Amino acid sequence: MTLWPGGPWLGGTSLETTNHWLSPLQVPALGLHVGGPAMLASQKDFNNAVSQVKLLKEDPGNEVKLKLYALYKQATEGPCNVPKPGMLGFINKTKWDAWNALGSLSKEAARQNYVDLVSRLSASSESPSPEAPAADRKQPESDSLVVTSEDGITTIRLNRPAKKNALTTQMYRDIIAALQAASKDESAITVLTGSGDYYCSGNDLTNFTHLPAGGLEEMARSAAALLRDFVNCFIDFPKPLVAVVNGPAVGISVTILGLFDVVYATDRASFHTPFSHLGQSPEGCSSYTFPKIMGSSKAAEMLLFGKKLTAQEACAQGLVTEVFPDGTFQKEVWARLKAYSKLPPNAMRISKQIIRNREKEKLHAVNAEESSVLRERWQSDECMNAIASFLSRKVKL
Ligand SMILES: CCCCCCCCCCC/C=C/C(=O)SCCNC(=O)CCNC(=O)[C@H](O)C(C)(C)COP(=O)(O)OP(=O)(O)OC[C@H]1O[C@@H](n2cnc3c(N)ncnc32)[C@H](O)[C@@H]1OP(=O)(O)O
Repeated sequence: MTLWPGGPWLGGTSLETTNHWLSPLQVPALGLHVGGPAMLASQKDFNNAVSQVKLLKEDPGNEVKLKLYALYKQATEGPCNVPKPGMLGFINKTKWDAWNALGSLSKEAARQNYVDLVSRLSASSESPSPEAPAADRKQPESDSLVVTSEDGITTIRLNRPAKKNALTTQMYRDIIAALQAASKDESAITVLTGSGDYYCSGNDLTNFTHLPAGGLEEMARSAAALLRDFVNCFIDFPKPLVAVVNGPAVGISVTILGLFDVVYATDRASFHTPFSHLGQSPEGCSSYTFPKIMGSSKAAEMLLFGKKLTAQEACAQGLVTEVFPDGTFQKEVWARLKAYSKLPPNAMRISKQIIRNREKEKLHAVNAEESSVLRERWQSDECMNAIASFLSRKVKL
């Protein structure tokens, strides 16, 4: 059975509009133009903006695409005039909600807002990416990632606690940018951690509901390319990289731990890689690093059977460096990291190079292979059905 063309996925419904897809979002954040007609864009400006969207060099992310979708519908059809989709059509419901949230905004004002938004997107996709020092650091596109630098430590914090810090497409991109900036900034150490009770629940499974114009094959291709770039940044990261695992970790947030230099975990953390349950296969170089770290049979139990490890078990297997009582976790770990960050940074970089460099070529090859296998997996019925089950709330890990 193939779920993509129907059911909860985008495509093949009356709400579909080419190039305007979705993601949950609060449209009031739009800052909509409701001003007088003298300022408003012409139909020609609007048509140009519609063409311009297709030429954007960078994917603007799902939230922006949803804004574009809603404004496009409002500009071309006026206020939302179709029945609200049922609960199962959650993607169409999200789109419907965004359109409906525009209320009675006039077609002309929607047209203007669309043109303004496209013009901002075009400007930002054309500006060169700054190689900024820490103080001028380009902030992530989304609030779901917070990057700070203090006491010689750059901290990249996953900040989506209501969704257990699940990684959206934009967050992958923002983490790539944050790692690239951190590799050049003044800090000695870089830390990845999470906000709230979870470290990270892995890939946001709704990432796979955003079918682009090229369909499932194109979605799998672009997801594999993003995954490969994302993991490459961890392989190549030149400074000490520390994971401060503040709670349970799932999926890709676990697999990439093999590419960190040090992993500190609260005793509340757990480590879960349920790839078979999801019809998927390992990534983050874990098919190579896990057997090396813990031996092939322990790795197989995690990666094939999805065995969840406690923090203590993960420490005993060598995946975690040290476990701390939850009550003192933050205090103890940050005190330790502050002390380490005072060590000579060049010595730490060079030592890391010696430890890691001879493995790099191998890790890049493993990453390429894992990404390409996943590209196929994401198009399989096993995977689609597993994701659909989670999204329809039938299954939780
Ligand atoms: C086209 C481009 C696409 C690009 C994509 C890039 C691709 C790279 C992908 C690399 C491969 C990665 C693989 C993985 O990471 S596999 C692991 C995936 N993760 C999961 O399967 C976890 C799913 N979540 C759960 O099972 C439970 O939520 C969990 C056990 C984590 C927590 O349960 P709990 O009961 O404590 O909390 P809730 O379920 O109520 O969660 C709160 C809300 O958060 C939402 N949530 C949590 N995790 C995810 C997730 N991974 N994806 C989406 N949403 C998630 C959950 O639905 C709740 O939302 P609501 O409050 O709205 O109900």
